[in-house]
Amino acid sequence: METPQRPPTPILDRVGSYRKLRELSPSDLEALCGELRGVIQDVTCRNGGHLASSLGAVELIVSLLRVFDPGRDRILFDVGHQAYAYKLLTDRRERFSTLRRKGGISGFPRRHESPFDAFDVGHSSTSISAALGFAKARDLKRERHEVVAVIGDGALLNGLAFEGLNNVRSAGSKVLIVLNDNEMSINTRIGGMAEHLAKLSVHPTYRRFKQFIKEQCRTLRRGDTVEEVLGRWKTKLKSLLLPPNIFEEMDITYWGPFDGHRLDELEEIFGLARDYPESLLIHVITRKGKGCPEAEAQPATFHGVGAGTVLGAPSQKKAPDWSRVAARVAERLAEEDPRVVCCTAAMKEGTKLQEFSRRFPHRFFDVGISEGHLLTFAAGMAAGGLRPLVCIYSTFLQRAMDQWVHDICLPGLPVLLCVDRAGLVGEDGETHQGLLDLPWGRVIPGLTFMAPRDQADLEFMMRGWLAREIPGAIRYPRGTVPPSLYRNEGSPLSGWGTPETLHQGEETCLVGVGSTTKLMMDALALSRERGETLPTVVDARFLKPLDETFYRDLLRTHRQLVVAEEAYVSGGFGESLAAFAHREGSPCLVRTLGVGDHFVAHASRAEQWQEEGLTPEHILSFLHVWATASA
Ligand SMILES: Cc1ncc(C[n+]2csc(CCOP(=O)(O)OP(=O)(O)O)c2C)c(N)n1
Ligand SMILES: CC(=O)[C@@H](O)[C@H](O)COP(=O)(O)O
Ligand SMILES: [Mg+2]
Repeated sequence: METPQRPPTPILDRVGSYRKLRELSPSDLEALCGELRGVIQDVTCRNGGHLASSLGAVELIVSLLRVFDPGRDRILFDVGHQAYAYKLLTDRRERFSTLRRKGGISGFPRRHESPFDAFDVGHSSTSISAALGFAKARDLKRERHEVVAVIGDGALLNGLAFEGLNNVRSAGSKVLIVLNDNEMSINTRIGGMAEHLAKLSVHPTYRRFKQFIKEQCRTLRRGDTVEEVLGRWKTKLKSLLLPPNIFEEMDITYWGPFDGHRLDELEEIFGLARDYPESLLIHVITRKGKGCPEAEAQPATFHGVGAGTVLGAPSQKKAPDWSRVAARVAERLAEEDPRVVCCTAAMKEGTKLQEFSRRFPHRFFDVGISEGHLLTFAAGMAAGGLRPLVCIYSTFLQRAMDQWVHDICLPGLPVLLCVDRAGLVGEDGETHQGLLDLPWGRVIPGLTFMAPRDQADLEFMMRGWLAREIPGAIRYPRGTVPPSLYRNEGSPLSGWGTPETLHQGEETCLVGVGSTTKLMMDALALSRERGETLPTVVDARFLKPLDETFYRDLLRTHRQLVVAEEAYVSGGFGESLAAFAHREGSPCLVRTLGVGDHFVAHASRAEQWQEEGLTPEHILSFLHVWATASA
């Protein structure tokens, strides 16, 4: 196949970075935006990444960089998946082709990557709180610079963003909140606030308001006090009989809506905002995927693209992945049991629930980016007699720990968490790794926590949960799932709550946890190839509660257990076995392989497994350490 040509970038070559943006004519600026889009599209399709959101924010970023100085002012992107143009214009152009690759630049803003990245992001809705923090630090240190939070309409609907908004007036430190409204989260945004934004977007009175903003800013420069200007502001608002506006009601001055693709309009408004003495929310309307016909037509599909995407090419048929299989089982359960409902927090595409939502529109709930609400909502439904399945990424479940403990497990409610992307996630990197659900979930009383190795066990576990009145969680990783792994045709699955012995060996027992079961079997194959004493291999299946009878026997019959898990070792399943061995007074050594005490940067999932020592060779080296120690 021919390698696509790199798009030409004469103006970007000439300006190099944000520093010379102010020298460009309006027509050159327009052309620059086209060039930035070309590079973003080219690299994102090659490496994978967040295409549609980044394409939609190009003019917004160019205008911000013409008005604000990113070396002095602080520009904070919410989620950070829309900031590719910012990376290109803040001294990362040369490295941009390494986006999301091992050792390359991150797909999200990172403080250690660039002094222009004010705040680390990846999870949504942090920008307003962080901006208020920066502004407070500035004021206490008597510094002078602007703090700008750029937040999407999807991220704004989250509780954390509301907590930030609620604090704007009382914090008393100026922040500028730029609301980048493209009427989309990953999918169509939903909810009451979404409706409200839609009303504000089309209200012509607010558009006419721009002239008034300009006049007010001019009088302010002539020396009127802030109080005088704000007084006139409120009087004018009343006289305009504007529709209700939640931001104004919260005492945050609202400007907008503005066309987020008109450079002149954006630059003028940002200039006025910079000189304005108070906090502001500036509402700009953009189009997700702008400039790329495929992404404009299907913004949800092109929110994130995989490496090697060819725009316009028919989509390849892929092997079934864990999300798709869990969603299909959920459909079968919903067909059989009217109490079964399914919910997600803005991740319908990622968790492959499109078909469920189409088939059971009244039993499917997407609550938007609100993980805390999602779990308590599910708890309420369970208490009310339904059987909710919550499909949630491990990394975003971090947002809802208290709800998991306090609202689901404490009252013992029958909610099943389908914990997707549990483990190393690859190119999204540190912020998105699913490494904490296991150590955190393992210590919650009352929870039944499971990790299947194949489709057959996933379905068995989902069905088993439904047959019982218990809080449950099933963790599975990113990627494809085999229909059946290490099973003899026709033989029944292992029972509820019990581990499964896949090979009876001696001295050492390798214990796999879901995704690492195959790794343990690969280690067995390698040790057979090497002619070594063969270990036992066990698939743990149930992480909690522990099948004490089974593990007591395992400890009695082996000298060493080696556990591998796709999670932090600290606090993980291996540690629960080690603690059990200790309680039992067993001399059997328990060692764990998994992720060490560090954040795991972006790279492919395979590279991350390698880096963390999740390889058959490394596992066998553990066996040798023991053999040497006991010789
Ligand atoms: C806490 C959290 N939940 C879910 C996500 C996944 N996610 C990333 S971007 C996104 C949509 C954000 O919508 P918006 O803020 O409007 O940005 P847009 O992509 O439309 O530019 C979602 C749900 C996340 N990053 N963080
Ligand atoms: C920015 C963000 O949080 C999501 O878009 C995330 O990157 C999706 O990850 P998957 O590609 O695993 O669905
Ligand atoms: Mg949006």
